[in-house]
Amino acid sequence: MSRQTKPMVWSLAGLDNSGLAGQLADVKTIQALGAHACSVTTAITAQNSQRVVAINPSTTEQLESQLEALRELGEPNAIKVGLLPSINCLELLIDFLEQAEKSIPLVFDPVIETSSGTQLMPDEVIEQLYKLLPLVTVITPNIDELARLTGQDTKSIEDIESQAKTLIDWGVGSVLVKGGHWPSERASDFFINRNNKFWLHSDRKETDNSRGTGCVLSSAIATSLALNYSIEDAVVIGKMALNQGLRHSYPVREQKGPLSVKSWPIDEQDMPQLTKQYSLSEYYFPSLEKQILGLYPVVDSAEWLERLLPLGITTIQLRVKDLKGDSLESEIQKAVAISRQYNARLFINDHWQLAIKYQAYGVHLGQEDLDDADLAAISQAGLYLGVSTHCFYEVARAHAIKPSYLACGPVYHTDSKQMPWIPHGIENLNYWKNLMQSYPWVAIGGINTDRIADVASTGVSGIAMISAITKAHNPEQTATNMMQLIEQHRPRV
Ligand SMILES: Cc1ncc(COP(=O)(O)OP(=O)(O)O)c(N)n1
Ligand SMILES: Cc1nc(C(=O)O)sc1CCOP(=O)(O)O
Ligand SMILES: [Mg+2]
Repeated sequence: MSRQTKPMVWSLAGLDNSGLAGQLADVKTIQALGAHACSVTTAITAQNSQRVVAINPSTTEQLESQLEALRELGEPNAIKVGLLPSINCLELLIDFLEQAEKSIPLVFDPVIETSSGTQLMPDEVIEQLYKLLPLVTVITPNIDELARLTGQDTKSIEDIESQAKTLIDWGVGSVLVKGGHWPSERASDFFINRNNKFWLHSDRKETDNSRGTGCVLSSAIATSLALNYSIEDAVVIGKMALNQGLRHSYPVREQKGPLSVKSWPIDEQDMPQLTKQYSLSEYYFPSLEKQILGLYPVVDSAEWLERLLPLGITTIQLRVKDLKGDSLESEIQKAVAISRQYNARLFINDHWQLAIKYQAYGVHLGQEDLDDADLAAISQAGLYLGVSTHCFYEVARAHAIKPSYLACGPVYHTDSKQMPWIPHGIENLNYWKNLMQSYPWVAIGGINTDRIADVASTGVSGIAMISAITKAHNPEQTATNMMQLIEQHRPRV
């Protein structure tokens, strides 16, 4: 018997007895994503795909007893809140949250109306919602709900951004505005909190069976928070679960049916594209296709290229952090000349303008570098592009750019760069490589002679490292051994 404990997620929501939306959709989603679902049923709604027959709010006694029973099980790791059908229900929830021992991540899907137009949340509750907002980790209104909550018309992209900001000013932690009903080519959602704002874009899925989309999204976000993902990662995972659910949606008795989330995200087609502005620019970076990058030393001077390229290394990065002006430029110019002599792929780290000027093979950029880089200029100059990623948010951002390769790090602990990330290990490296299969992957962080066989066995295209080569007693011998180990252990296709 497995002793593994699963995080616990509560769905505090209305029961839709046709199983299309509401609490049943929440429970199925939470379970599919690997948490344990508990329920506090706020109302029993009698409905089917055509109409709402009745909404029966739970009594105060029914709500209190459900909360009491669950409280005895221990506080949840996250709560998804859906339909709040009465003031009593709202107040009991607020009391519970205020008395909780620790702050509980709370995702609020403010279901005001059904898609057929029946009002579910009474006006008096909507008017009192301001009391709940400061306790909300993330709220997920659609455009109509955003307009109703802020009391403003939502007519433009600027309106979406400014009204979402209003909710932040009212005390909500983060806002994700669902753009599913917005008349645009893609389904684009807007995220904002006090530190960040971005858009998540996905192609629209052709299906009539889209009942319960908001329930799936919000409960997937709650589950990701319960699994300790950051809020930015949780909304990306939520959108992936939604896209997967839409792909597996099905009709019920030939009528509009529900989404169906089967598992943790495992398919690249569900990954949204993340942009800082609403528009999604198309870039064309050259493809590495079947070229294997192999051992990929990351070095800080052109002199290292002179030492390493004669060994047969085909990919190398110049990562200069301590030079500026003429000395930086001349280092890059020298490195490009040496790489040409050996016909090697030279990526320049950070300094994309000089990489373009001297026509290096490619550029490597981290996520912060992406804020300032002119990607159109790099792409027009025909340079290859590699982008660092560490989490779902960063992979979704890189996916919007479609670089020539994605880097995954740190695979192991590294002393060469301070970062807030827990090392991925081989298991997560495999996950990323299998998830985003259309990209070549480069592994980086703490890789050395003892670990390189395990990394090579994952089938990544490139294996990047700094210290294992540059701090080795005999760098040339170490690099030669590592190239042999990669050759022995990489999977044959
Ligand atoms: C192959 C490879 N992967 C990751 C990095 C790190 O890039 P970045 O996040 O921009 O950090 P700095 O290297 O600039 O400190 C890399 N350079 N190469
Ligand atoms: C520069 C860098 N970027 C990383 C990332 O995870 O993005 S790890 C890293 C340092 C790699 O050095 P070493 O091989 O000495 O561990
Ligand atoms: Mg950088």
